[in-house]
Amino acid sequence: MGNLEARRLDDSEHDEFTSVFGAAFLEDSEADLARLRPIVPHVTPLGVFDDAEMVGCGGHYSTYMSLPGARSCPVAGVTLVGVKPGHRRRGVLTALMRAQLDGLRDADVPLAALYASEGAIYGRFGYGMASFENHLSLPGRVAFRGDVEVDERPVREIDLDEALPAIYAQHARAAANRPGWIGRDSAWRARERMRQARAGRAPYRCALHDGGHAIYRVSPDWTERGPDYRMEVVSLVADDPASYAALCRHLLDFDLVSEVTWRKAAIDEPVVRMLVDPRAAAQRVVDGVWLRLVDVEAALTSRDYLADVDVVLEVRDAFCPWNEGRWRLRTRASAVERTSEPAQLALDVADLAAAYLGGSTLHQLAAAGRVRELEPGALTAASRALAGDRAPSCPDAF
Ligand SMILES: CC(=O)SCCNC(=O)CCNC(=O)[C@H](O)C(C)(C)COP(=O)(O)OP(=O)(O)OC[C@H]1O[C@@H](n2cnc3c(N)ncnc32)[C@H](O)[C@@H]1OP(=O)(O)O
Repeated sequence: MGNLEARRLDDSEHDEFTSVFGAAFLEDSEADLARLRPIVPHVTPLGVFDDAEMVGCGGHYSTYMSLPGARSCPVAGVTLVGVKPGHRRRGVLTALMRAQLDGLRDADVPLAALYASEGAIYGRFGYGMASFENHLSLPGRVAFRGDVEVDERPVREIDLDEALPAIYAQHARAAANRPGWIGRDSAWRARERMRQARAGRAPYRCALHDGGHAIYRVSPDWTERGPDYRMEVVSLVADDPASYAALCRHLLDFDLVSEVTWRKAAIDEPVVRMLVDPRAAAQRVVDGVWLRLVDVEAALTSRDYLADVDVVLEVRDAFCPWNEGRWRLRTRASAVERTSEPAQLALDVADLAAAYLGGSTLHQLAAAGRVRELEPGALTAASRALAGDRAPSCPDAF
């Protein structure tokens, strides 16, 4: 391996970027590459070169993320990361992460977020597990409690592109109160098209209600007992509980469907609390979005806090040393500043990111030995302040 250089790519290098990513995921047939190409112009692409050869790639979408307290802030949605087989474990990803995080800092982007292909990759770069996915499975026609209000307005099946104006508006309204959701725009639509085009996948369908929508697909199957169709909910967005219940009922009551699965459900997904028999829901929780506080000061001032706290945090950040040191967080004054006062809590920047959306409390992290309380009482006070009132989630892949 010669000298590694990571740099921003220009438009003429998009095809090579696509080939490197295709090679990294072993999805490099012409059909695979044709499916990937339309999403590349939506990202800021970086390449890592070993002399003249591009051996690694990665990029980010420029979007925004909802934060606790109905706030939102710019976020880099990191994506399309890959290193060619034969060039791995020689620092190519590290060079890419270095260039990307330096560039985001220069561009004043306070947060970076990603879905990890494997859970052990990104912690070393300061990413923390900030939200969780609840892989939910429900039997078709499962019963709701009698006191669940179901909005009577109709749910219509509609072409997804025709529904886009409503989808964008409904999503923007719902996202305001859902920490972790990222913006929907033309890049989101391009990603969904790319996913939908994967060989052998059932087409996306859209169910639209005045108060929300669901995107889903159905794979038909038959057994000797009859139809055994499987429905996969891609995302469900609703303005209010009764519209949410109407969309859930629409999906759960589909003829022929015996099982409804939903991979990106939240860990506090309301449908589970609507069931007569909550055990009918099988749930498996896995990591969702990983978050990186590119700029600790800007990130901590961007969100709201549920309780007042005045606390000094000692933050370790080996990969982005500009964040290292003691920060005083005073939530009532919405102030975050460097301080030389004694630290009351010590933690790594990845653990601050894990608590940032309210996905883990500082108490939970301390119980795992990841946050140290240096002054009695500081842990409880800071843990309460950072906690959220809804579990962070993200209905969209990126
Ligand atoms: C946001 C997204 O797009 S996620 C998609 C990520 N891409 C993929 O999974 C595609 C297949 N895999 C790959 O392309 C590569 O193996 C990558 C991108 C995961 C890693 O790239 P590499 O260039 O090999 O990583 P690099 O050499 O910089 O490794 C840095 C460190 O991470 C560790 N590491 C790298 N990959 C992994 C892994 N999959 N699991 C655990 N540790 C890993 C290395 O061992 C190394 O540790 P060290 O510093 O203690 O020696």
